[in-house]
Amino acid sequence: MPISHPAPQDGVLRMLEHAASIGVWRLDLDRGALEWSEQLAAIHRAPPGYRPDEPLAHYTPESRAKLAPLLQACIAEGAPFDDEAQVLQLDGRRSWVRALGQPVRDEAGRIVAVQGAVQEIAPRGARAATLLRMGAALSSGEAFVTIDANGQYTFLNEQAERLLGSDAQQLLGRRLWNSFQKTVRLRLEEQFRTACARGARLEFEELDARLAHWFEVRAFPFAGGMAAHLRDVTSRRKAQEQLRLLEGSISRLNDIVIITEAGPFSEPGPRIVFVNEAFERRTGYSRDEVVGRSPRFLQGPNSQRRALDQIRAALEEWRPARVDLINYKKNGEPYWVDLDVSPVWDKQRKLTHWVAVGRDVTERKLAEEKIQHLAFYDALTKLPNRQLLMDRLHAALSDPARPREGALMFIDLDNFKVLNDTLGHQKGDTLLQLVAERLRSCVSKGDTVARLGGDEFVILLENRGDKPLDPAKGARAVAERILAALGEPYVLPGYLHHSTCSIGVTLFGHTDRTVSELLKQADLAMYQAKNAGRNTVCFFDPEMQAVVSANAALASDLRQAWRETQFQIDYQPQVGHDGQMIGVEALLRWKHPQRGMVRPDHFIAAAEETSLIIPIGRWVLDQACAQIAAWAHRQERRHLTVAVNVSVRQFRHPEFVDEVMSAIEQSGIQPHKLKLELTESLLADGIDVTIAKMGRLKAMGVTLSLDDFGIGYSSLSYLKRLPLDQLKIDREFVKDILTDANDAAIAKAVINLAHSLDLDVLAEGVETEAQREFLARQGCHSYQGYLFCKPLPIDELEAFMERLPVEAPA
Ligand SMILES: Nc1nc2c(ncn2[C@@H]2O[C@@H]3COP(=O)(O)O[C@H]4[C@@H](O)[C@H](n5cnc6c(=O)[nH]c(N)nc65)O[C@@H]4COP(=O)(O)O[C@H]3[C@H]2O)c(=O)[nH]1
Repeated sequence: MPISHPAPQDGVLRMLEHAASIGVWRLDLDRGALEWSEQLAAIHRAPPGYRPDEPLAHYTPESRAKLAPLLQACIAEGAPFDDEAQVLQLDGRRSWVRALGQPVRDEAGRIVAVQGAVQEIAPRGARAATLLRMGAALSSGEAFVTIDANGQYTFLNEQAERLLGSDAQQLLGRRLWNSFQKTVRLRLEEQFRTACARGARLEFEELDARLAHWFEVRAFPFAGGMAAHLRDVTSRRKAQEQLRLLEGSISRLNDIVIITEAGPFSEPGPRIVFVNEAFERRTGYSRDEVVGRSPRFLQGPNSQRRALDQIRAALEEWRPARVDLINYKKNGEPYWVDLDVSPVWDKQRKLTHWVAVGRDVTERKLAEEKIQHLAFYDALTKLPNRQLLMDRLHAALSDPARPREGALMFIDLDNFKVLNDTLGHQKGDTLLQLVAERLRSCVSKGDTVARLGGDEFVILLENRGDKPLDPAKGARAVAERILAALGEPYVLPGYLHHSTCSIGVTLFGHTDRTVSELLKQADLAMYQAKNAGRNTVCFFDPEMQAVVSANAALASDLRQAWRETQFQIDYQPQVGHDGQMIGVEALLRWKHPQRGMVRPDHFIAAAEETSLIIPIGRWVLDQACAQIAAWAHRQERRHLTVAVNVSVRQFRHPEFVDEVMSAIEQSGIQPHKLKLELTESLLADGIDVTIAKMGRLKAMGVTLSLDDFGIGYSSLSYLKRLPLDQLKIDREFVKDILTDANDAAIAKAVINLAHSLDLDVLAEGVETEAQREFLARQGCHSYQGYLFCKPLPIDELEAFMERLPVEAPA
């Protein structure tokens, strides 16, 4: 038994000394001082504080002779000793003791003292009495037993009987380890015997198999074997077991677990006391790096304030919270965590900890974001789509917390469809992406730039109150920026593209208007901008509404007209220098059931907008070819050409050339009898494509005439490149040719230009002989106009021609 203190002051140790009848001593070698404990004095029946001159003074001569060399060896070589010997008590009686000694070394290993113990070995009867006293003294409510060297119970107090569920009579003589599980019995027996042999303490905790209870056994040796305290530690063991299980499972969990103490929320915040392996795996932080810190270091620039406030509010009220939150890994990478934070209380309902269990939901969040993006953003340009625009517009108009002033802007690229149809969708897509970028750069961060589809973009400008602006001024400034930005050339693969846009704006803020009303108004204003010549901005005004309503009605009537074939073709003769007919121009007429005959000027624009011009135009073409075919059988008519007006939209349709070809083939006519009248607006943009298409038509043998020439578009420079046959002088110039010097000059210039380019020239709208004469003098010898004949339905034209002395050219 190691003794570390020569004169123990500690009460418990003293009590043990007394109970076990053990006294201790120490011989300090440097000072030669010998110290005895009180119990050692008592063993010698000496008064407390008694101390002899030398260590072996009170042994009988025989015992001294035996112990002296052992003590010497211990002092010199450090050999411990343990032997039985006889002491002479001060009252003259002899008593058997067990004498133990061992060296005490300093830090350098030098033996500086010897210390030892003396244990009285009492006769059996006396020993039992001592033990009873021991039990009574030490048990103090605890179960206490003694066991002999074979492990058999020799004494049990009442508590021990209660604890072991049997009375002493049944237990005495039974072995201590018998009640434990089979698998541990052998080990316990061995440990017990070793401890007994060495006089060492033995402590263990084992499950009593019979009682299914865990016992803690603390046994210490005494002369008769071992004295032991028993304690039922089942509940502690169960708690420990549960804890171990819990910790094991928490560690193995895939979810992140963070346990913090329930500290204050103010800086530095509750400190982490535990994180599981999943946390280490997911975040890259080791447990050591995070324990003691506040979980705040896991947050970063994109952690959501609202979610954090939600946690904090819940924690302050000691209630659980669940939020989705962005946290950051050690390498700075963000991850989404679905965090469940719960308070932990102790038995006294005192808050001790917070447990946060988090599931990494990054993948789910990314998928959600993707879905969200797909639902609310345009895949091509990454701009908000119609749905998101609607949501924002609704919010702007109906959220009382937000000021309801702002502007809605419709932006449409001029002639985008031409690019798309002729250069292909890929280039069209690239252009749209570039436009989206430029639009974004024209507005502030909080404004919405959305793509509705095709080449239609919408901008929602909102006055957010921080620096209120006059919405009209703001919108005009933005619109001008956009006109400039979108007017810059675009570098498309292998092609430098020039484009413009038309912008319609409507303002909101003072009167109650619905989202769809606003959208319609901006759309209207945009069409107004288109009509005003494109590349411009138009603000909505209520008069537009009336026009648009009329247009809408017209469009719907037009659709019905097409379904019910309310169209017919009138033909107006074209005559040569000698007044003979050289051909006709086919002019479309709409026989409206209520409105009567409607002239094309009133509906061609609506037909273009509704795209009805495509099937109608094809029909006119077929009719014209059929007419040429019909005249081909008549000698006096077979030389006549039929001119057909082709609208821009029709010409730009990707299948236009094929349609002309099939009309010619199906009717079997000579292609040059078909004269296509193209308008000058075709030259406004996409000139290369126009030229290419004209070239294909020309190659087929079709005659090409440029209608309304001189109205604008300053395309003279292109004229040389166009495979034309004829220029038509617009009736607008012819009208005042005799009175307006300007018109006369233009007419002359067109005639000269035609001659220099080796083209025919035909003047339309010739109403008087004087006009014809003037034109003839300038070198224009082909005419069309009321002077000769108005446009007539085919049967009237036939009758008209019958009356004419037509002479077919040879
Ligand atoms: N004041 C006056 N006018 C005369 C005289 N001689 C003829 N006109 C009118 O001048 C127009 C000539 O046709 P346009 O310049 O090609 O102009 C045409 C043409 O651009 C378009 N159009 C007509 N038919 C079609 C068609 O089938 N397809 C397409 N895309 N456009 C068509 O509608 C325009 C107007 O056609 P209309 O109303 O038929 O008007 C016709 C004709 O009736 C005259 O001496 N004095």
